[in-house]
Amino acid sequence: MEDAVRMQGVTYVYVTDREATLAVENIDLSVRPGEFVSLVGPSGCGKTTLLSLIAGLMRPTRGEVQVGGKTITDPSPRVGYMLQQDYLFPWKTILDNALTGLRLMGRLNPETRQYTKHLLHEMGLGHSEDWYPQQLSGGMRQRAALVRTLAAKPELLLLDEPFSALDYQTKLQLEDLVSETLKTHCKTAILVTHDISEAIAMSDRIIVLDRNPGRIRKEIAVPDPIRQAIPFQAREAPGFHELFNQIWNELLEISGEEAQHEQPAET
Ligand SMILES: Nc1ncnc2c1ncn2[C@@H]1O[C@H](COP(=O)(O)OP(=O)(O)OP(=O)(O)O)[C@@H](O)[C@H]1O
Repeated sequence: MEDAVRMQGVTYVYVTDREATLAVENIDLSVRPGEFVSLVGPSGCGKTTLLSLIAGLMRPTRGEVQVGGKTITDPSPRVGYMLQQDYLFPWKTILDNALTGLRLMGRLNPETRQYTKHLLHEMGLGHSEDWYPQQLSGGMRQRAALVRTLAAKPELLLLDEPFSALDYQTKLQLEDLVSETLKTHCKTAILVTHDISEAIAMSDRIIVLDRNPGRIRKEIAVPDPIRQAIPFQAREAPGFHELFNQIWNELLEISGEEAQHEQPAET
């Protein structure tokens, strides 16, 4: 079967008037259809850069990014992108907000409208489709943003810290909801998060990235007992704490190695 995402030898350099920053270097990454992969690593290791490359918002300096076997050179409706901020328009109702992407793509018709309403219902927002964003809680707003993203039926969902601005209880509830929704709709997803527990609870596989430049340091398959549980219960599954410690130690090692490099040479 075709990979849902395939990155081969991907390097990206940000170039400004004053400097060039090598953000990620020589990334080889394949994601299978239906797989949920998380990217973790220290701040600045290139997680968002990788998502932007997969979303086609930027083109690699070297290498190639494919989604569903096709090279990505521009943003594509096949890829949905969900961010920490919901970017809902305050003057539009929740239903209108959820239809925004479809309208922009010229794909709004009775069938896609019905599907969007179905998604709102599935996300527990059926009764609030005529409300305005300011009448909604943070968790409800994020659910509306998720509906907007899913309404276009993307093959792939990119999630850039979508739960990090929410309170803890809402975050846990949304993790379960998103996980269940993605499974129901058989979506492939890539999540960027600083929360190790969240990465383990939601993923099939975790990629730990090094910094300066961003490179893949380790790929960890999440064991079945954790994968098969819903995210909330996964935290109690056998092996969860060992995996947490393994990733935590990996991140500590990265900071330790960086500190060593930064130490002044002895005279
Ligand atoms: N627009 C830009 N111009 C120049 N350099 C950039 C730009 N965006 C990111 N960078 C640099 O590229 C590197 C990777 O940044 P990126 O935002 O992808 O990391 P990240 O892992 O997502 O960070 P964080 O966890 O803090 O969100 C960093 O060194 C950053 O300073």
